[in-house]
Amino acid sequence: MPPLSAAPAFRALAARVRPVERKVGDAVRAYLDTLTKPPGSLGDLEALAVQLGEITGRAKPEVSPPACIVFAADHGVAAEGVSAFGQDVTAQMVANFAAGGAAINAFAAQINARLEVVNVGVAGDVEAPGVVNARVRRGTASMLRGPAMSREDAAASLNVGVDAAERALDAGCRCLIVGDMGIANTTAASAVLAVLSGQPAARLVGTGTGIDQAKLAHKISVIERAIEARPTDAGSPLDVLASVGGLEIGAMAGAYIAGAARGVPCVVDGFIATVAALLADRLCPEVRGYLIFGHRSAEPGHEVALEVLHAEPLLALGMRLGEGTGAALAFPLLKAACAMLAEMATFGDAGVDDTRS
Ligand SMILES: O=C(O)c1ccc[n+]([C@@H]2O[C@H](COP(=O)([O-])O)[C@@H](O)[C@H]2O)c1
Ligand SMILES: Cc1cc2nc[nH]c2cc1C
Repeated sequence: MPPLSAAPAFRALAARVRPVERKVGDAVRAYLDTLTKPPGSLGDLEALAVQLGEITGRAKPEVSPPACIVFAADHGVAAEGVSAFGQDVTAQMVANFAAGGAAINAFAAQINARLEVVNVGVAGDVEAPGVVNARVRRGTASMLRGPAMSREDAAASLNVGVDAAERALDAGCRCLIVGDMGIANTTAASAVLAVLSGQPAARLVGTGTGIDQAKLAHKISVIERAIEARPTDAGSPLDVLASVGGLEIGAMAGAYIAGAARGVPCVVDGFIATVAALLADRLCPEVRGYLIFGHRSAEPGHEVALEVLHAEPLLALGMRLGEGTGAALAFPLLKAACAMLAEMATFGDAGVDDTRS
């Protein structure tokens, strides 16, 4: 069965993702060496400028205004006692996002981002004005008892992400910052990563919101038993998402693919976001060139997911919050890379000797 047979429209979108423009990247690289600085002296910011050139196809890329999109959903596996918090916190935090009180509200405001919160699968009732209701179902089922969701629901979650990304891009946003909120989603993300990477759960699983060592051992065992009970073909990402994944994980993957299809940079947040990025990469490998990794999460599986994607994040702040916060904090570096290309003088312009010649 082809991986996306449940979603022909989505497959058409994925087929529209073009390889990033390496030639524009080469031109940016050459131009950087004409600017008034020793060659390479702006370090990783130079590599970032090259990547932004490749993604946007422009020698003078622009990334403002950015969009922050937070996808919220619940996980049936929360009932197995794998998180430090109860499932109700997902709906409560959605209300907090709507009221402007969460970390992502503060960080999105700092970068003048368009912030949208999307309910893709919160279990409880969400009474929060401004939250987009795109609920596919009220949370997933516990992966320990059966598949987390059907293939159709998994495909629907991808489409929720596509629609949200397209709303942001239609509103004029030039960069996507995608985040997650979902109690127990480190369990789902670890399980997806275990299947996709072939690594043992014990190497990937961490304490998430802050569980103790006994709960950590139980969390590992839950994931191992779920994977053992339902062996899933790692070559079929939609099946992996349906078997052990989550609705917000699917939505994030869909958003990355939609962003790539429209030629905009997508800034990836922490562990859950990177697992969603890996799913997007497996669904549509051209997406990888459009992904910029914002920060290194404290969750141990993040390291593995980054290795698999050959990714090096911009920041390492020991954060493990989610919501898109690490990606939002990295955004000013994208702006700085653009400003470097747009505003710096060349050796010729400024009359500074280029002693290399
Ligand atoms: O993004 C990360 O790296 C990250 C690491 C640990 C926890 N989180 C957030 O914490 C919640 C999941 O943690 P848990 O312990 O309930 O699985 C969920 O709302 C995530 O956004 C996020
Ligand atoms: C309070 C709280 C806020 C969060 N934001 C993202 N995940 C979260 C988990 C908890 C528990």
